[in-house]
Amino acid sequence: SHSECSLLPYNHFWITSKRIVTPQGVISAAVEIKGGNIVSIVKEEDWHRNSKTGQVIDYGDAVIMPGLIDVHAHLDDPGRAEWEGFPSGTKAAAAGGITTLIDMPLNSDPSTTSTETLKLKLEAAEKRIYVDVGFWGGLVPENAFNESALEALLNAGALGLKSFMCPSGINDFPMTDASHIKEGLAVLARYKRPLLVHAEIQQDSGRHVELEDDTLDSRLYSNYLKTRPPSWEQAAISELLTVAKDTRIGGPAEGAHLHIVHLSDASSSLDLIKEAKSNGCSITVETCPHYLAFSAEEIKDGDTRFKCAPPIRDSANKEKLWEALMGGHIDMLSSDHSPTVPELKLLDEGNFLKAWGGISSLQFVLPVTWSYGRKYGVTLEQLASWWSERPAKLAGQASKGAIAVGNHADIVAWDPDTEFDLNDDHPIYIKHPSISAYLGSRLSGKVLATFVRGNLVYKEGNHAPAACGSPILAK
Ligand SMILES: NC(=O)N[C@H]1NC(=O)NC1=O
Ligand SMILES: [Zn+2]
Ligand SMILES: [Zn+2]
Repeated sequence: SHSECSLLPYNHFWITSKRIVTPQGVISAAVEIKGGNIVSIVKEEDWHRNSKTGQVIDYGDAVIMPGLIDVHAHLDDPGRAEWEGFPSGTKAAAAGGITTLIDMPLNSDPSTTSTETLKLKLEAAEKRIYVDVGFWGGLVPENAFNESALEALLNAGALGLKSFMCPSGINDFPMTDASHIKEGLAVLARYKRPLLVHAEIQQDSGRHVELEDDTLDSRLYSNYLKTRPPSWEQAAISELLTVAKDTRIGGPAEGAHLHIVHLSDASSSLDLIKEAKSNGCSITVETCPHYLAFSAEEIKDGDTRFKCAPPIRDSANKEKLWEALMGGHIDMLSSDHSPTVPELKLLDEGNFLKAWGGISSLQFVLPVTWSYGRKYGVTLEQLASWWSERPAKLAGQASKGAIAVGNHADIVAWDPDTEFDLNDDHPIYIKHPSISAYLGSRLSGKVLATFVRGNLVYKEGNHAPAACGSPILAK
């Protein structure tokens, strides 16, 4: 029943706090929520003129922000639900203040590359998601030159497409080259939806290390790092820029948008993206908390929890990533939560060359961004921009991503100053906490409550009984 969707017994109420993050700044105010939407926002100085009818939940000086929108998560459902799955993944999201996530088309089985496979996603998500979930479709060689197949996938509601420029590690998700991407952009232009690209192209330099040198100690992180040098990202991005030109005003793919996922190289790769932006290409870039939190020097030999692609680079690169993020050259953040079963992380063996590549982070991205960002002077407005406003725009969700009248009441209440240890005593909802690189760290920023379209879906270790998240389909 509907009452099971929320831990609150009413659907008209107010949230008050001294720190509400709005597009107009951080204000002391009351947010009125009715029928799942934000219907008014009254600043504290105007309260005397406005009676707050209905229930009031006062969060004191805890921060009230738009819920996070994670545009890059692999929930692996259907087909590899033992890796994560919709129920545990979206419970973790809710516990982490994420109110919407967009599921990647790969790591589930089958991959989401057709209307039929998108339908399987929707069936798997039914009554099993605790937050709202949208879906990227896959752009693969099989459908890239098949305009009607791509149109069907977009007509069925895929929010955009995603492709890989290197092997993805998943058999039914082969890589694309610039010619496939050009075709994809031409179709996406008519729908005004984005193409997300995993931008690494195999170069002989890295492959050589891995294939030729079988004496390589696979437990050394430094050896893994050598197999995927920054030149892989640079090569992919410079190739992408040859087709990104099409997205310029007056170009053959005007209306389409190119989004580079999980940038790790903050040097030449980033310079190329800056150049494309200044040339009028419709292009954005994300990075992920693990590239901002960790550096290669700190990764212990054999600790494959930290294996991901592109790899976590040295601390000088990390500083440059922060600089680019703070300077507005990196547009947004995403988790790239890409879990597997512990066996495939090869934690005992510690083999960086053979272990599954992917960081498990879904529940922790808000406290991680905040904890590691504090020394760089990260503001609450920046958090809301990187994690809500810009992701909403990328995913075409005009009613989400900001605390504003008329929007969905997707809200996180959190306390920036409470510290906690991510250990076994902490309630963790991702399916395999042991493979998370964050386990064992001390973080600040505790999520107190999460609202999805006005439903209180999570509060201090408890979830609403029923999974009432909505699948999001593009119209
Ligand atoms: N298939 C998949 O999820 N790959 C992801 N893992 C990772 O570390 N980088 C990726 O692109
Ligand atoms: Zn990727
Ligand atoms: Zn990914």
